[in-house]
Amino acid sequence: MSSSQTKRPLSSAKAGPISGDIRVPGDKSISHRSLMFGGLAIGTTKVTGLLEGEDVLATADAMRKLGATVTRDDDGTWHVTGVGVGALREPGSVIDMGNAGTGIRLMAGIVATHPITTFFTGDASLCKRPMGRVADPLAEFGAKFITRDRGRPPMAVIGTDEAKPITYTLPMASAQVKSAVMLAGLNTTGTTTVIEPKPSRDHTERMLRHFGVDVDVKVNDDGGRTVSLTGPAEMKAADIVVPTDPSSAAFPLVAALIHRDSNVTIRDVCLNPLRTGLITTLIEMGGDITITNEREEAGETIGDLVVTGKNRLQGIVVPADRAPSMIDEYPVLAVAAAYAEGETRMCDLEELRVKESDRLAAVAAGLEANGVIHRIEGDDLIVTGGAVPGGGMVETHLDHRIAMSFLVLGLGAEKPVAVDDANPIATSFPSFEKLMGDMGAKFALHS
Ligand SMILES: O=C(O)C1=C[C@@H](OP(=O)(O)O)[C@@H](O)[C@H](O)C1
Ligand SMILES: C=C(OP(=O)(O)O)C(=O)O
Repeated sequence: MSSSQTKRPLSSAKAGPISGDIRVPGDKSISHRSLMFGGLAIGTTKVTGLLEGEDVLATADAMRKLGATVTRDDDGTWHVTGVGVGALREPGSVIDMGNAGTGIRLMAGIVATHPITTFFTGDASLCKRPMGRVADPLAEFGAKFITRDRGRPPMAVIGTDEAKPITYTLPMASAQVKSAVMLAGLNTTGTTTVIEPKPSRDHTERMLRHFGVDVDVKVNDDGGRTVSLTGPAEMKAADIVVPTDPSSAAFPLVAALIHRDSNVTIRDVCLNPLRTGLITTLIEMGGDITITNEREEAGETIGDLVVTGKNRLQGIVVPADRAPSMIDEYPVLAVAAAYAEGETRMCDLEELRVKESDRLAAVAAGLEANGVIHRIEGDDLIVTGGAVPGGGMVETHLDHRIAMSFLVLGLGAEKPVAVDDANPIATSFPSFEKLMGDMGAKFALHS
């Protein structure tokens, strides 16, 4: 989103039950990858269910600037005609990735092993985020990076045409870093290997296979994974049906759990086991959530979520090793915890500090402003649940998940909860207000 856009303060007020049978928009991770991989493949890839949020639209523009043809039919079907691995053309202008960390980091991997120079920028949030985590391994392939402020965008990537394959052990659980390295490996002669000590979402591995790339995945003795592919790879166009986004489903899910008469069905949700940490956690907390209609589509597990608010949530300890499977869901889990009985401890949230905002600080500030008892111990967040006073104004810091989480908090609070800017919601869930409003949520522009 544009950082210069006027802020749009919005508040939410105590609502009755949340009820409906809904589809949230397409999965953001899968949407980004379908455009990138379609643009690298030979032939035309048809994508249905694409998330038409600002982050993904920035990726569509980026792939166009690199030579792919990306079009949209009136019915929302997208077509991507690729140029083939190795054949991207040098963009004639700066690529603006907006608010999208996934966009800029995966794109950096793709261009790093093409003999072109690419300039990336983004909004005020993206320009604070660390790129060294991708620049360091990509430099080992032979690419060069110019960044500002010790690794922040704007960032120039000077790609190499003599890429050397690497073996890289991830210093943190990150699907973005893993993917950037794998994507650089596509146009590198030889075998590129990524060792991840803790498994992170594997959409890249699954979708590369769908496009005909031989990706080898081994589960290591310590539970981590070793992922490798051999380049130069040839990718063949392959149609994609994007499942709906579990990270967006999280908001109606938690909203339903905080009112005892709520009853919501959320359709066609991506249930990749490396994305379902929040569902596991909410069920452990006593939430009445049932998965129905489970099936496989285009290499991903999909199903419907049926949730009611009949059970009061109970505080639990959320283990550190679950973090990668629910990394974007902690802000809204903190909201669920605010309504639970007792204490919820969320362990090892260090990675939250480098998202669209410092989410640990932003969540703590939002809870504080609304009278929710909480504390931070090291990288753990501990929330004590009960009645939520509300009445506070929450700073969103250009972070969609902070905005949506605190609007959900307001649905059960004694006094309305306001967020200073609802615009960032358009990055991942443009229909959030309408969809939640149709189910009974109460939002109002805040003056
Ligand atoms: O690969 C992806 O699509 C994503 C990976 C995660 O980031 P990290 O790799 O930084 O954990 C997640 O937070 C982001 O929303 C999407
Ligand atoms: C962290 C997120 O996205 P990204 O890193 O792509 O900006 C998110 O959507 O919560």
